[in-house]
Formats: sequence, C-alpha cells, structure tokens
Amino acid sequence: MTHYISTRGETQKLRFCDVMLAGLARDGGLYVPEVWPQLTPDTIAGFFGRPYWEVAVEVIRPFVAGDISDADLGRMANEAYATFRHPAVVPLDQIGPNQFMLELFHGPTLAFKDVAMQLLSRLMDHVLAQRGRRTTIVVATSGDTGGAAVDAFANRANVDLIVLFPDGRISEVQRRMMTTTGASNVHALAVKGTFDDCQAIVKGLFNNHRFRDEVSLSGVNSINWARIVAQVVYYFTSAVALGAPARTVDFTVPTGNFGDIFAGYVAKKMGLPVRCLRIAANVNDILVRTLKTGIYEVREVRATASPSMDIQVSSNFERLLFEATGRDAAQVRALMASLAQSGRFVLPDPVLAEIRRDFDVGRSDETETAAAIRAAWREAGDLVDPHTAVALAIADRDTSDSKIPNIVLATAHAAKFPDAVEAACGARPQLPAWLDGLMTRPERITVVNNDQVEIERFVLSVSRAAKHGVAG
Ligand SMILES: Cc1ncc(COP(=O)(O)O)c(C=O)c1O
Ligand SMILES: N[C@@H](CCOP(=O)(O)O)C(=O)O
Repeated sequence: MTHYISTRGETQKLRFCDVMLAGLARDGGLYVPEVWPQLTPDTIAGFFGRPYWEVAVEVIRPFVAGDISDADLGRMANEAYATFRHPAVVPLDQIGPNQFMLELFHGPTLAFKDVAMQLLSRLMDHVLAQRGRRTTIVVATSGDTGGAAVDAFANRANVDLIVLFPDGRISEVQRRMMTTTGASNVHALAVKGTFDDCQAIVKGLFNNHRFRDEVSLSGVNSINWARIVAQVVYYFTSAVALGAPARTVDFTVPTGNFGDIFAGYVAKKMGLPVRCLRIAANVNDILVRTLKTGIYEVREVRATASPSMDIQVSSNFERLLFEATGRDAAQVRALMASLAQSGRFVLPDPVLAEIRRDFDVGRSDETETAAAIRAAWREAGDLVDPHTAVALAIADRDTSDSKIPNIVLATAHAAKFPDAVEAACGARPQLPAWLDGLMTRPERITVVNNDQVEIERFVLSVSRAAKHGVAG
C-alpha cells in the first residue's frame, strides 16, 4: 500500500483516502507518495487503444491500492469520463510535423480541470459516505478550477463548496459557471484581490488547525494529491498514441499553479519516456525567471488574456523542490520560510541543475499569444483559447526543428474566452448548445474583502447551517 508524506516532513504518513480528504498537510506542506510507483514498458505499451477510463484505473491503481477497490475505482472512472462529450475523452490531433495538440476541454466546464474534478468528486463522495462524514471544501480559482468544482460537487449530499475567485479578473463564462448553478451547497465568493490572495487565504484556513477541524475542511485545488494523480493519466494515453514507450515525447504545458505539468513529471517518474516538460508561461513569468536565474521571486501579478495563468505563487513547485533537493524536507522548509518572509528564495546550484534536467521554459507575451490565436485560425481554421495559445506560441518557436514529437496541452475551450479570441482573430467562438442558458441564468455572488477573518466567518456560517440542516 502506498503511503504519503509531507514535503515539509513534520507530519505523520497517511493513506490515500486520508490525504484526499485532508488537502494540505498539517505542517503546511503538500503530500507526495513515499515511493513512486513504477509501470513496466509492457504495461505502458498495453494502454494502446484501450478506453480512457480503463487506462485511468491502471495508472491510478498503485496510488490508491488498499484504500479503494478496483471495482469501485473502475465504476467511478467509467462514470466520470462518461460526462465528457468526445468519445476519446481527450483526443489527440496532429497540428504540424511532429506537433500534436491534446484536447483536454471536452468535459462539462470546457477545461482540463474536469478530467480530475469529475473523478475526485466521486471518490470523495464515496469515502465520505463510507465514513458517515460531511466536509467543507474551500477552493481558490483563477477561473477554471472553480467552475469544474462547482459542476462536480453541486448537490452532493456530504459536501459544502465555497469558491474564492478574484473579483473582475476572470471571464464572464468562467464566472457564470460558478454563480448560476442554483445549488444550495455551492457558494461563490468574489474576493477583492488576486488569485494569489485567494490561494493564500485557502492555505491560511488550512493552517488554522482549530478552524480546519471545526468545519472539517477539505481542498480540491491541486494541492490535493488526488487532483494530480488523475491528471497523470492523459500523459500516458497521449504518449502511447504516438508510440511510447518505444518512442520518447516532449510536452509543452500552459502553466500557472504547476499542477498539470507536475502530473507530467509524475508520469515520467513512473516510467513514461518523456524528454522535456516545457513550462509555458504568459507575462506572469516567475517560473521562467526561476529556471533561467535560480531566483524564485514574487512580483506584482499582471492581468492578461489568459487569466487562469495569472499566478505568481505556483503551489506545486514545492513538490518539485522536494524531489530536486533529494527529498530534503528541511531544505524545503527553509526555502518556503524565505518565500514567506521576503517573497523570494534562491535555489542552490545542484537543485537548479536537477530541475533543468527535466524541465525547460518559454514565455509568450500578449502580442505573441494573440498572433498564435490568429495563426491557428487563419492557417487551420481552429479557434484556440488564449492559454493554449501561450503554449502554441512557445512550441512553434522552440520545438519546430525537433525530431521528437511535441504534445501541446490544450487546456480550455476557446468559447470560455470569446472576447479575447475575437479580439485576436476576428472570429467569435460559440458555446456548445448544451450550455444554453448559461449567459442568462441569474447569478448568486457574495463580494468579500481580501481578508481571512471575514472569509473564516462566512465558511463557519455555511458549515454550522449545514450541521443544523438549514441552507447556508
Ligand atoms: C485553461 C488553463 N490553462 C492552464 C492552467 C495552468 O495549469 P496549472 O495551474 O496546473 O499549472 C490553468 C489553471 O490552472 C487553466 O485554467
Ligand atoms: N488556474 C487555476 C488556478 C488553480 O489551480 P489548481 O489546479 O491548483 O486548482 C484555476 O483556473 O482556477
């Protein structure tokens, strides 16, 4: 059975289900498996041509074995991926010589977050029902995680969901996906601040142990290990479709909180032959600067056409630091303490070298991203979303003469960002017919200050109302 340890090394080991319900470790760290499970080349080759949900079971099994039965995992994976509107779940298209695009946006909220969230909500529900427990989930979003969580958890019997999003900094479609469900267990809070403020508040809530225990707090951001593990699966399916494990591939990943690309790193650790994981950033380029200079330094966040990547503090980078320091929790604690005190840390040379062995970086500014949207429309008739376009711009520039296939992760549907796409290429993407009504249904939003105490009070009132059986 796999056990999980914290990147800060100051809390006890847990099993998968406890890690999933806990979210953040009590010492402030992030959970990682004690040992990386390995898949043999034969097992990986055997994924070819199989339904997505079956591959999901094979990839996820070693992480949950002993805690969730194969039969339950299979049933939940099958149900989760039946919500996707494409028969392949995550189809892979060729877009140029050695260039491929992995479409991760065919789920209920048109973003890659659905891939993990649809499974996570079923896993959580299953475990909460088994334990006769209720939980309060607080999630921070720069636009997409929130909508995916709302769709996945709305009306679930054992969960209250509170979503924190940065007021005025997300697209209207993204906002409406969080504010129009009408579900009484869902609460959308527009925070007067940035995504980084929202994420800091969520971490602050977890680090207030009395509060955390009173409301039985859980998280579904990618600080939750279960989110990462579900995202590992499509790295396998896409690479295998191109000939892995006999053939090595690269990935270019639009990056913000570093969860998605970290899932690619996990796939590599498990035995998938990946040469390079390329971090694609917009002008909020903290990771680009870090990999170039070794200095991780928080700056003012800038609003862009790819708002879900307008992030400075990339939570999952801590998981990578843990690996790159040789799992030295004391070193991770020191780096994180420096970040908390001064907004920066400096990577020791061996740690930076270790990171550079697996990762490369690219940056696309607003002009380059708009040009990539225009090029995809004019040359191929494809409408691509601005986050995907960041990665396309970088892939086009940095991998065009590579002999190794490069897979660009298409992380959202263009129709979530119609204004930005239209401004770039003149064509306005339309929402699929099954989302009819989204833009006209009434919204329910509570505007709050960027203030942990005010948000604690709100969450407490929701949790207490649920305990007493009244709508919050
Ligand atoms: C559309 C889109 N692309 C890319 C990202 C960045 O992914 P990650 O935060 O896992 O790095 C996000 C947000 O997470 C997103 O919503
Ligand atoms: N870009 C994300 C930010 C949160 O990321 P997560 O993967 O840690 O949940 C969003 O769209 O909300």
